[in-house]
Amino acid sequence: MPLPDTYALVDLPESRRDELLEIDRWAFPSSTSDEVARSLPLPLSWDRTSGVVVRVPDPTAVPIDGAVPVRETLVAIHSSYPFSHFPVPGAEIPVSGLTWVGVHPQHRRRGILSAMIDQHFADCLERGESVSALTAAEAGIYGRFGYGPAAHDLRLTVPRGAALRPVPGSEDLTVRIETLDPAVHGDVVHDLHLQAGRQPTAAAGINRPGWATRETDELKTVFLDDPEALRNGREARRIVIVESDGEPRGYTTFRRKVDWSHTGPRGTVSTGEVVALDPAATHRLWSTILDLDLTHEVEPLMIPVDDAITSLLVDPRAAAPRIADNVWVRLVDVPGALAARRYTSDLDVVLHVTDARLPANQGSWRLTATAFGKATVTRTDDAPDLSLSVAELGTAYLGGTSLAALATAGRVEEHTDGALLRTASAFGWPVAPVCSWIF
Ligand SMILES: CC(=O)SCCNC(=O)CCNC(=O)[C@H](O)C(C)(C)COP(=O)(O)OP(=O)(O)OC[C@H]1O[C@@H](n2cnc3c(N)ncnc32)[C@H](O)[C@@H]1OP(=O)(O)O
Repeated sequence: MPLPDTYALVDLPESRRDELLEIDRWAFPSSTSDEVARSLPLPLSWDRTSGVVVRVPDPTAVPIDGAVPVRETLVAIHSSYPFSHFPVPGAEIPVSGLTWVGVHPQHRRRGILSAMIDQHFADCLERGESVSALTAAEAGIYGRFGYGPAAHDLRLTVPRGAALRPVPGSEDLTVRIETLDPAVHGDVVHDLHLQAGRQPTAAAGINRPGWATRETDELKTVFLDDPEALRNGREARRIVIVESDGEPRGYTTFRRKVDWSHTGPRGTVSTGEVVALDPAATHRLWSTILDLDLTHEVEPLMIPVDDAITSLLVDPRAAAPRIADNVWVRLVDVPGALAARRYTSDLDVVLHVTDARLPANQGSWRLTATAFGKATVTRTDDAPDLSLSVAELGTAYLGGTSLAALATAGRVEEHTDGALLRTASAFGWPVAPVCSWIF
């Protein structure tokens, strides 16, 4: 759907920061004052930030040569993060992280988001980013644009003192509990996070898909920033670092909020990402945050569905597990994206793909791959083994949702006996995908 006549897509330079914030605050209601909002650092890459303006005649302006001057007002924004090393199964590729999408309520439901998505896809293709990823404000928005929920995360409420299975060596590690200071802890957080995504288990080459890192200075700054106005009544952000002979092996950030009831203190520990490089560090990290005085429960922000804590807890049900959609993925360049990841078994399959929004992706593609090795994708006239839309490919791309599971909902059609199970197996990955932070 084209934009109505009076609207136009524009680039947004940093000089339009206040206008951008105004639209953001219309799209995402917030109780912080304009003054505070303007004082906060922004995570944006300005050369990847755009918007939509409406241009209407300005009745208050003095006509020039008989013509009424036009007034331009920003009504919508969007941006993207440059993830140049976004983990996909067995590889890191350039991915565009769509973010800061907002339309002023006065101008919604007339095709502005649709126009911005088209622009975003064109930008992805021009930049050589074969995949777009996002975390969705509402789960109903992005499926129509060919995105699929490619990762889920686990939310827990772990009772204080919950019993953990013992791990040898945990007690030998040392623990630092400090107030988070970006100057002191920034590099430790960044390095451990990166390592945990590249090698979440002892196996080389098996990464954690979706585990985006904060690659730009702007993102690093905002990630560790802790403005009082955004603490929601909780304390300043703290950090636990677990060390082995002085070498950091794990961390989590956390805040406590203590309420008092007639039975005594009932405090909640809200953590950020919980990251550790080995079983002993994982055990020590969790046993530390599960044993903070005046608290009765720990709520990690969002952790992988296969996080080690699920295997360490003696009574996982007591942690009230629930899952939520995490990263959504859209293959913008289907052959480029399919060839960029690794597969867990040899594969030779013809996929028939439908993609109404990006017709270059439509048609039949032969995907051949060797287990954990190189993959190639070529256009073919051969009869397809499987048919699916680009949204199903996005859903399965990070290895977290099986194509066979999608087929049980009628979303993948098998034309060749056995092709579904072979392809679904090859698309799977030993480690569950997740992004540990909301972008
Ligand atoms: C990656 C991120 O940044 S996620 C953040 C997204 N932003 C927000 O949620 C902020 C608040 N919401 C908004 O700013 C706007 O309502 C937006 C961005 C969600 C939608 O913008 P609009 O310009 O109204 O969307 P547009 O008119 O292009 O709608 C396109 C289609 O999406 C549908 N749609 C739009 N918003 C939603 C929604 N929240 N839930 C379900 N469907 C939606 C429309 O109904 C329309 O469907 P149709 O093609 O069948 O008619």
